[in-house]
Amino acid sequence: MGSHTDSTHDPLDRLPTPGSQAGREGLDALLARPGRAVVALDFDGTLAPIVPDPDQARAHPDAVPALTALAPKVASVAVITGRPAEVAVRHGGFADVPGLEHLVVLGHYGAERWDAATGAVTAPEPHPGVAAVRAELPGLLERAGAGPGTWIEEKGRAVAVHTRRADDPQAAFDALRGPLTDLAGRHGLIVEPGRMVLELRPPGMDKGVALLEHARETGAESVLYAGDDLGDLPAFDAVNTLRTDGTPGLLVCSGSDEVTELRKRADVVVDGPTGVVTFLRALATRLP
Ligand SMILES: O=P(O)(O)OC[C@H]1O[C@H](O[C@H]2O[C@H](CO)[C@@H](O)[C@H](O)[C@H]2O)[C@H](O)[C@@H](O)[C@@H]1O
Repeated sequence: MGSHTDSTHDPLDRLPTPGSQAGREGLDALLARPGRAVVALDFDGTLAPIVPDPDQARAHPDAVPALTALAPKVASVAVITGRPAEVAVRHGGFADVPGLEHLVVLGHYGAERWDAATGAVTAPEPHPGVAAVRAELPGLLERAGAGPGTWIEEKGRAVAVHTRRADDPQAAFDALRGPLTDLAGRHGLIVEPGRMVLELRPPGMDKGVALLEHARETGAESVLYAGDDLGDLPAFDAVNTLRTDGTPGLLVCSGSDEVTELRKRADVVVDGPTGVVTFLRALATRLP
């Protein structure tokens, strides 16, 4: 689909023109009635640049200023992430920010919810399969011959195996995908593949379900979703469902060389988190 850039505004505040009719309708609806619009954003790779150590990931320096400019003008801004909600809030610098008093962070693909208004996290009971997988995982990685650059991220309600720091990250990812899928299945979990990461997590929730629930709850009349990774595809599907049902939507891809699936389906493709925050700032500038 793709997009081209509107040259009628200040270069810093240019809004790209969506490459599809549905996307143009989504952006038009958002601009016409921002007070009924939901803006939902992924965290890693979308608001935060990808780095080798997840613990070192931070929101782009312009992300919070852009969200602060945008949030008071729309119905809701939500971050929908695979991270635990509390981790995304901390790494994003989202707590106690004037202008973000109504920010919502939906963590663990929507299983957890943090509200800026209360600072509280709500979450379901832990899935028992996670503890079982946690116990078996080191032995499985050893038997699979995983090298020292392959490591386990402890996420509380899930565990993730990262290969970005392996000698050959893609080969390590490919070699582990089958064994990890078997392990997850034996304990009632699913594997969520991402950018050089295979996460073993409970089924039953994804970013699409989370986005549809949030859109319904807020009475959204238009929805924008921006993401970069495979875990964002259900949210892209959700926007398409909303469009079919009469709620306009806009799909934004935070472009990278690692993942191409979203690029093909997006109405607007921007250059990673820098492009996303530039887009959000332009959007805020255009809104009354
Ligand atoms: O839904 P997201 O907000 O995109 O979170 C998905 C995963 O993000 C994290 O991993 C990714 O970012 C890391 C830091 O930049 C990077 O090192 C890693 O290669 C990426 O896959 C996070 O660590 C995972 O737990 C999330 O599932």
